[in-house]
Amino acid sequence: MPVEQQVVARARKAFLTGRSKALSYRLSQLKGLRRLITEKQRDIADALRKDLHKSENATQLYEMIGLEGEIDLAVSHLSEWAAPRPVEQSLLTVADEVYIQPEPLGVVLIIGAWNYPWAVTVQPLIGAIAAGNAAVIKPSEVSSHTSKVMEELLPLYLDKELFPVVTGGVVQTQELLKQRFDHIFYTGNSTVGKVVMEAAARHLTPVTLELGGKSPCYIDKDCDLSVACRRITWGKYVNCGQTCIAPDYILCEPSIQDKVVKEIRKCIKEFYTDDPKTCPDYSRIVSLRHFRRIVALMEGSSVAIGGETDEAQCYIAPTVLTEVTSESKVMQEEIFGPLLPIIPISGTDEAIEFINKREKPLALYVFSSSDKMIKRMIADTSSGALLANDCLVHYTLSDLPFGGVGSSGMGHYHGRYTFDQLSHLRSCLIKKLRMERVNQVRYPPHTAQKLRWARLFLLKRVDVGQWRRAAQAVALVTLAAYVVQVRRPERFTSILYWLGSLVNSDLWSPCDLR
Ligand SMILES: NC(=O)c1ccc[n+]([C@@H]2O[C@H](COP(=O)([O-])OP(=O)(O)OC[C@H]3O[C@@H](n4cnc5c(N)ncnc54)[C@H](O)[C@@H]3O)[C@@H](O)[C@H]2O)c1
Ligand SMILES: CCCCCCCCCC=O
Repeated sequence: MPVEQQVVARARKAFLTGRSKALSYRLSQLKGLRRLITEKQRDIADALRKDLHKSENATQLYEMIGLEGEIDLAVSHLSEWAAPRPVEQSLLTVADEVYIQPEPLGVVLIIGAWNYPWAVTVQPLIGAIAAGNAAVIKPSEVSSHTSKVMEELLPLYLDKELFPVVTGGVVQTQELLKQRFDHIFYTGNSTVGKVVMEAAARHLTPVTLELGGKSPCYIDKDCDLSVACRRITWGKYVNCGQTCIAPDYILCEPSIQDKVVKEIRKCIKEFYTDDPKTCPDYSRIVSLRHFRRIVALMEGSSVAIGGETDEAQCYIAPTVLTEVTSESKVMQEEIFGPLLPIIPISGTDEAIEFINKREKPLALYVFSSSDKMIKRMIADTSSGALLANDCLVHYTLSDLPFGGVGSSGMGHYHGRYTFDQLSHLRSCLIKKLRMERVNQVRYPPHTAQKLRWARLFLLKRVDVGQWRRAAQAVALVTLAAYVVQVRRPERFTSILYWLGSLVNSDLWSPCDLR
């Protein structure tokens, strides 16, 4: 039996013991993960330096702080997320208990990418643990040092039967994909995304696909260009452009292009010095294959800034390309590297048309001082996320669902969204066997009169929680009135009057049968 099959079988067996379901167990695993991040910072940072030339501070800023925040959020909200969720009811079910019970899906497969390997592999894991699942973790073989560190460290802090790590490349991933999972959470490119989805279909396994694509960045001429270019320079060149939500290309009017180039040049110097190659904050391309792919994308465009390369170090300087058209090589695929093409357009209308002609992006960036223009972009385009006047930071908010649409992916995560994505939201309705007369309206023989009642019973929506609160309030006031009647009978009439006004208040409107 292949080792991957054995690992999955062990994870399922461990899941079936039921131990991952107890909230106390989930919390202990989440706290273990939190300890790993704190205690093994050095090993994590060393591996990422070897994989991508990331500095220790960058590793903290771009990967670890986010994970800490997500773990803390899950720990503090777990009992609320996992609790039954009451719902609005109809009159037909008003006497029943009706709620949504989140339950674990089972065994989840998490396939990570290499560019922010801890963030994109461990963040789904946090949700998988919080939701009570087992998870098989497959880090990317491309960030090989990090993959090794994950393989060594995760079992020291987590239940190794429930959360095993499988390392290896395409062969191992494909063997894993033959197994039956209850959910597959994949982060990576869309070509492999299709392979994953096809494999999942064989078992009818649901998938979350966190993919990429070309995220446009429109700069309106009505905006503070120096601030805009600073934020764009940061968003583009961090991690050497190897960021799923990096602005892929700029759209702007020809009248502001020179100023944009000038401002970006200034910011590159400010962030990475005159010689980015020697700057500890400037990363490297992850592999020779990607290096050659990115270098080839420059062909046919003019280099306005940068363009220097060093194959021995997989170094590509922060680069801006001009004289770029839709047909240019650099516009045929996601760049995922430090090249920033500028495409001239005549204004907002053309920018919207340009964006809408292409696949729906993971992120869409708009820089403008006009709220109206920003709202128009939101209304007239579609993307996984839209961020106005900044880059990347939407990723840091756990309350915003993170994910793509169309070819940039399906499903979303972060914060409670990860918990819900990796849970089954089970509908529960618990009736008593009494009050059978109410049900006559739905039993044959069907008559016009029954239909009239059915209409009322089915269509009248009732917030049972509100009813309960109102009933509690009435009970409290009644008790108070009773006490007052005994002790201060002269105030009894005014309390009764107040009680009456409460009963006639809006609280009762949802169930008003008139
Ligand atoms: N949406 C997001 O959150 C997000 C985050 C990071 C990266 N990305 C996207 O990921 C892409 C870059 O990552 P990548 O795809 O180069 O990463 P990658 O090459 O590491 O592949 C991702 C995973 O797929 C597996 N894999 C690769 N080829 C396979 C095959 N033929 N069959 C089965 N499994 C296979 C790998 O083992 C790896 O674990 C970019 O498009 C980027 O935008 C998206
Ligand atoms: C402080 C800003 C953090 C941004 C992190 C971006 C991570 C993107 C993951 C996908 O590639």
